[in-house]
Amino acid sequence: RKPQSPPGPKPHWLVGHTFQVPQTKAWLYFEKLGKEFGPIVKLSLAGDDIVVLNDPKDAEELLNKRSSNYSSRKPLIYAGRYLSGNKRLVLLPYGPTLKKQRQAFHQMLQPRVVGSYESMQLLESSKFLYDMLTSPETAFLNCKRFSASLVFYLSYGRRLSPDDADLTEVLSILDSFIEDCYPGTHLLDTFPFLDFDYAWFRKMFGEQKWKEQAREKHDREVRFYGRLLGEVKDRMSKGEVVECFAARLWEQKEKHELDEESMAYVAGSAFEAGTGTTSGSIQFFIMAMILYPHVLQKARKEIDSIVGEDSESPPTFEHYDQLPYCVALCKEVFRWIPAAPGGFPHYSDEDDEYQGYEIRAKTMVIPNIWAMQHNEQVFPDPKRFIPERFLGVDKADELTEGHWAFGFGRRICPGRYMGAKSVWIGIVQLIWAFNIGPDYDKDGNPIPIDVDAVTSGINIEPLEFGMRLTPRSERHANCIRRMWNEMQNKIQ
Ligand code: HEM
Repeated sequence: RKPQSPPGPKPHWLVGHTFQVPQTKAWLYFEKLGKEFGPIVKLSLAGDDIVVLNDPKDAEELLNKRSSNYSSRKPLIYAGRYLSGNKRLVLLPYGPTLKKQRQAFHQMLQPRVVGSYESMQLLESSKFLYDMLTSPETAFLNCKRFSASLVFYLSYGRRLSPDDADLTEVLSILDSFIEDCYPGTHLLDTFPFLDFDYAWFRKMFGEQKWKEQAREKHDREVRFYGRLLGEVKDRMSKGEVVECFAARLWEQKEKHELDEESMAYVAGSAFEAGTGTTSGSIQFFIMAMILYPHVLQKARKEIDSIVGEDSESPPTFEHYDQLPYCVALCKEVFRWIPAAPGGFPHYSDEDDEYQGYEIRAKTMVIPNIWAMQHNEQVFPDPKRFIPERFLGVDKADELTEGHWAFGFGRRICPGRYMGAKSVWIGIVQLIWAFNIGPDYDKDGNPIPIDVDAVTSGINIEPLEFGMRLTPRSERHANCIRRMWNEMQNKIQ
């Protein structure tokens, strides 16, 4: 039989489903369609074919097993070509440039080497606890600072400047980049003919406004990431041993065949892709602990039984194997509200046929991670936070297994081993050190938390909610102060 188009809602004759797909939390709409039409759903957005995969089996077949066809990204004219100069890893089409950039990433972030970042993770985690102790009112920002510092250290081999200037700049670059990628933000991604370059047009009207703006943003990014990369080179040329991503890139410049602008973007990509996802996961963890206090108690009991109830220091990576419940808890954080719930759209290169369905070349294939991780058959009672579901199963001790929060196939998150360990160390140390509870209104009632109140974008974070983090005891508070003092002495 001739392959059929996958099912989906009736499109508008002119604009397809453009106005049916909501601008925010599209993953919930896609999940609903999955329940109505079956796990594979087809939509059309302003001329683009979109296939949504709501079942992990289909995602694994297409994005993992047939990855040679499903590992590209839709070319974005504004964000990809003009803003990123076709050098930003996350937007690169499948091909030699992507392979070179991913290879550089792999070298720095494969499981064999991520162990060497543990001391840096412990350093930043002790600062994180200290910030939560001394500035609990900025808890959200503390999470962000923790994750940004980690990836910054990994990329550039030094701590973020204490005045937060680099952090402010990267967060602003990131916010603007995410907005520029969002479907519908730039008309020319829907109507590519708007990207023209006629001398007569320029002469009469000047450069198109959007093009000028994209180039300005590009220059700002190249200046910022280029400066950070250049600083590492300077330190190396003074004979300093610098252990970081940027240093490896300088050492292996010829091998990776990357020009300096690409190197600046590669190191910057780690910073960009690793910050919001790691901090979002920790913020969702705090939310879960407020809503499910018995989970916090159970995890703390496990930790106390291993490090000792009167311990003067929190658990570290050496306790990992003895804390299976805390490992399961961390995996449940990745499953319960994944930091990138709608996945990152893959893009097909050639026509394909799957289960009697036709998937044409240049189709955006969206792995709906949210629906996969809220499938009742795989995860009963999916809305509830239940770490026990990850106990006693295959690969229970691996943080990145048993869920799909890190994506698929050849585009799977290259920072997943490090990112998962950062989240784990951050949360087990918080559990050890703090009581985590809701905030209260003036009448003494706990302020309810809305789990659905999240930011929109490719990766999400909860909107700020009230919380109270108080040290478990004066002993714990003293220990946090002492640890950060000791760490500071080590750095100096
Ligand atoms: C809890 C933390 C993290 C989560 C949940 C997460 C999740 C994801 C997801 C879902 C994708 C898209 C995969 C796909 O297209 O199928 C992705 C891509 C990516 N991630 Fe992560 N990530 C995390 C941390 C990190 C860290 C720490 C780094 C870097 C140090 C990083 C670097 C990247 C890069 C560069 C990409 C783009 C890969 C490509 O397009 O080929 N991520 N991540």
